[in-house]
Amino acid sequence: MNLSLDNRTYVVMGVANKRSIAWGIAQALSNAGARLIFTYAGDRLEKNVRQLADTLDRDDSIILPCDITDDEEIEKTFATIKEEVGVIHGLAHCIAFANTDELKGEYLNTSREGFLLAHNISSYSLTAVTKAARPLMTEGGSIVTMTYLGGERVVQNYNVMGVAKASLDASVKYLANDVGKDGIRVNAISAGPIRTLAAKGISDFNSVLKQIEERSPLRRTVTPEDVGNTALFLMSDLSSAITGEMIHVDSGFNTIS
Ligand SMILES: COc1ccc(Cn2cnc3cc4c(cc32)CCCC4)cc1C
Repeated sequence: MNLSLDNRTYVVMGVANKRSIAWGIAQALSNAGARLIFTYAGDRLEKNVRQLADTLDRDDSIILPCDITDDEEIEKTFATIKEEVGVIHGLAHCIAFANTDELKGEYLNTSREGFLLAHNISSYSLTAVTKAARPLMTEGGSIVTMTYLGGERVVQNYNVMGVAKASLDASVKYLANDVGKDGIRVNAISAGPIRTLAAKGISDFNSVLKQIEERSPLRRTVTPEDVGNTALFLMSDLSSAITGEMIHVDSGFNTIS
């Protein structure tokens, strides 16, 4: 039992650029010996993802488009993955979206459209990709998604993203229950706020980061590498009896009031 991922293949969904959490996860899995399949949404990202994948010290990465709001595209993408590699050993789901103009002010001003959009992309997509990946995970495996404290308790401004993350967190437990019999584990990493492209549109994100630096037990913000280390643990056999779980990778911030 160790952290090696030699001879294993993982799908990493959500790399946008070198600051992406998904890229921190990809680097950790690749350094542990994994072969990676990257999916991205939107043609403009393909170049970024290809350039990043080329920096890994292996040349067998696969890069595919996948708009996770389109069930047919998900089916097509996983049919291609099945053709290319046959078996996968896990999946990292690092996808979320909401209208950033609804990530400020009062939650009750959330529009029906904004609510459905945030839940469709940030929560239902995990269920959809788990359903598509399950048939390819014939040797068992591990699915990891990204969540945030705002789904467990009120974090000012996180608003509809928090409600979507609460839905994602519950989905992790129900999915874990469904696929556990296939030897597939499903867990969430609750990361502290990280300055990524997603966070660009967040008003006053600096004060969110400053709070972590000044008040978290470890007195420091979290990096994509920190998240990658925990993702490697969750993808490896060292977490063999952990499923339906959430691990906070947040410098301990969730433990203080
Ligand atoms: C305290 O508020 C916050 C604390 C952390 C964050 C960072 N963050 C965590 N999950 C996110 C999902 C999205 C965005 C930012 C996200 C932006 C694009 C949509 C998806 C955002 C806010 C608002």
